[in-house]
Amino acid sequence: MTEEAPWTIGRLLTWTTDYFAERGVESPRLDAEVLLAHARGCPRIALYTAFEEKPDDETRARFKDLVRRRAGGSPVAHVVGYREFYSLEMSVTPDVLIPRPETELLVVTLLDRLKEREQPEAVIADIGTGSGAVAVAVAKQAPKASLTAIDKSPAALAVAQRNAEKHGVADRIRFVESDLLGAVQDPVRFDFIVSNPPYVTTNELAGLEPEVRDQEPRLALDGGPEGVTVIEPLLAQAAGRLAPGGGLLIEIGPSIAERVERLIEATPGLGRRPTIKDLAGHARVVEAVRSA
Ligand SMILES: C[S@@+](CC[C@H](N)C(=O)[O-])C[C@H]1O[C@@H](n2cnc3c(N)ncnc32)[C@H](O)[C@@H]1O
Repeated sequence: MTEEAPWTIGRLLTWTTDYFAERGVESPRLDAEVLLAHARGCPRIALYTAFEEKPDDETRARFKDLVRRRAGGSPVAHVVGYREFYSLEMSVTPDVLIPRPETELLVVTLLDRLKEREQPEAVIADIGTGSGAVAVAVAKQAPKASLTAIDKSPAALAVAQRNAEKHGVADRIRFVESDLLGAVQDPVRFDFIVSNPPYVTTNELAGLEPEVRDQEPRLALDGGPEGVTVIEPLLAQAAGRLAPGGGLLIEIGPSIAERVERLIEATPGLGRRPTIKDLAGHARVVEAVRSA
């Protein structure tokens, strides 16, 4: 009779990866690693040098519970309560969109513009801040900038406030519950307005993975029949609230890029700049500048 192989970290990862793959989990190995690192209380990278180690019973019990919840359809970020964004751990709950890697391009572009225009002390609005991912990452990288982070959802703002505190930037981000800039009186003008608004079209929404469609807030995703229900009024408001020469950066999905470009061109006071593509070559961030 052969003795069963011990449950080492390597074996737990292999078994769980296969189990997730059978259940149609999109990134089975990555999810297995994130959950085991969380159960073990270590960074994911630390698993790579511990494949032969046998986790204690408590760690294994914690891991088993996390695996069960993930296999039951909860997004891995909800199971562990955070998602990494711009190398920062952002707390997430079902009240906020789980920050996506694509959105890092919005942050990178804004930081580039701050440098190019030599405006380290810029006054910035982040509209639809959700978990606060964009505002917090920008505040971390631009230590003299001040931000107003806006959301229609008070529950999302509470998560964003927590993330700002966790990363030590709460003193430079003001959180405001508002429909776009409607309830934001002060400041009157911004040097930059950035936004990752809801931009999924009604048709696209129906075809999204249930894990996204059913477990992330509709308010964060639903851009209406053409995907521009929030973007259209946002353009008009931004044109009136940017300082002359101020910049507007909006994340979009490739399917609505042309439509948004035409809308920018039709907005008095805004001059459109070339759309920025992501690493996959998809149109991802539209840009405009407020004419003087
Ligand atoms: C796509 S999520 C982006 C969240 C976060 N900025 C990120 O990139 O991960 C869009 C956010 O916009 C908010 N939102 C939707 N409509 C809004 C409106 N009219 N005014 C303010 N916020 C709005 C939603 O509550 C949601 O938090």
